[in-house]
Amino acid sequence: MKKITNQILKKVIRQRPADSYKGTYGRIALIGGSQNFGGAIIMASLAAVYAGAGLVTTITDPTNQTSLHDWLPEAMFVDNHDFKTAAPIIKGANVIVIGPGLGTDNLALSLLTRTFELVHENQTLIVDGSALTLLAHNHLSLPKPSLNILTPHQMEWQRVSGIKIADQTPTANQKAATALHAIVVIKSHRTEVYVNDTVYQNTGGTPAQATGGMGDTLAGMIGGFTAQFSDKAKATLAAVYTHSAIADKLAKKQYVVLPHQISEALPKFMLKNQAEN
Ligand SMILES: NC(=O)C1=CN([C@@H]2O[C@H](COP(=O)(O)OP(=O)(O)OC[C@H]3O[C@@H](n4cnc5c(N)ncnc54)[C@H](OP(=O)(O)O)[C@@H]3O)[C@@H](O)[C@H]2O)[C@@H](O)CC1
Ligand SMILES: Nc1ncnc2c1ncn2[C@@H]1O[C@H](COP(=O)(O)OP(=O)(O)O)[C@@H](O)[C@H]1O
Ligand SMILES: [Mg+2]
Repeated sequence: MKKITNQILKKVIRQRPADSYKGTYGRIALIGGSQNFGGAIIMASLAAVYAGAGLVTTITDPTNQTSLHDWLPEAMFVDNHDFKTAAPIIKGANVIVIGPGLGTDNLALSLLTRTFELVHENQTLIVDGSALTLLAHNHLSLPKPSLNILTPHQMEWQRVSGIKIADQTPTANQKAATALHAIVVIKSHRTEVYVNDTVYQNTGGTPAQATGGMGDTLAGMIGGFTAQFSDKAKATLAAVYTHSAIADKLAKKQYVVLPHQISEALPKFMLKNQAEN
């Protein structure tokens, strides 16, 4: 098992070239946020924008539009009932994040299956939250052309892999991750990332992070990092490390760390830890 340390940051976060523009840093579509779980997709979208994604569109229930724009005027909005408008956004994205607050009703299942049908090569698909539960309960297959990144907590991983939490050893997890042909980020107090034959373990993280929305934020960050940085596996490792490193720093001065505070700290953290050209 390899450790994820601060060494990953400068391998991934680069100084921005002067002649770049928003298109250089990727288009992300984030799909989720039912009427009850709007906060989840707002937190994921916030993380994607603050991590530096060039263009972000949030496909969500219309009841979330005002709150989304209150938090994040940078994000574009598409009504999740209007798949005719959503489809070209999904097809045109470099990265798709699906699942934070998506819920598990029929509309959620339809959004998931139609998104799986649309995704193509050169896209990164991040499957989180309710999308993992739907994937497991409906025995769906992951799309083949895209690079797929799964971000389950331990119960979601139990649902997807069939491995009970007590039996989630690196050997068992690796076998299941390999069978899925996906990068798998198994979240816990010491998150593990499964990439091909290698298991990585994060070295940071604090119980001050144990707040609803913390994983939604990580999903958006992985989206923002993979949209901008070319090595998608390393970008995932850097996002996992950054998420906990910011939390550890904030936790020195506060008892709990709120998910949106991690997002708000991202621009300064990334500037401080970038590799200079
Ligand atoms: N503000 C918002 O809009 C928010 C919206 N959210 C959205 O809600 C949706 C549902 O996601 P979810 O994770 O809340 O529920 P679910 O998938 O049923 O898992 C919980 C079950 O698993 C168990 N469990 C065991 N180990 C565990 C572990 N390590 N980590 C976590 N759970 C663990 C746990 O056991 P228990 O705590 O009961 O002992 C319980 O039985 C999803 O779309 C998400 O994005 C949330 O992000 C919150 C903020
Ligand atoms: N005790 C802890 N130590 C370190 N990290 C934690 C701890 N508790 C939770 N986290 C982190 O918080 C996130 C929780 O993700 P998840 O359960 O999907 O939250 P949500 O769905 O509510 O956004 C993960 O990144 C996990 O690593
Ligand atoms: Mg979650």
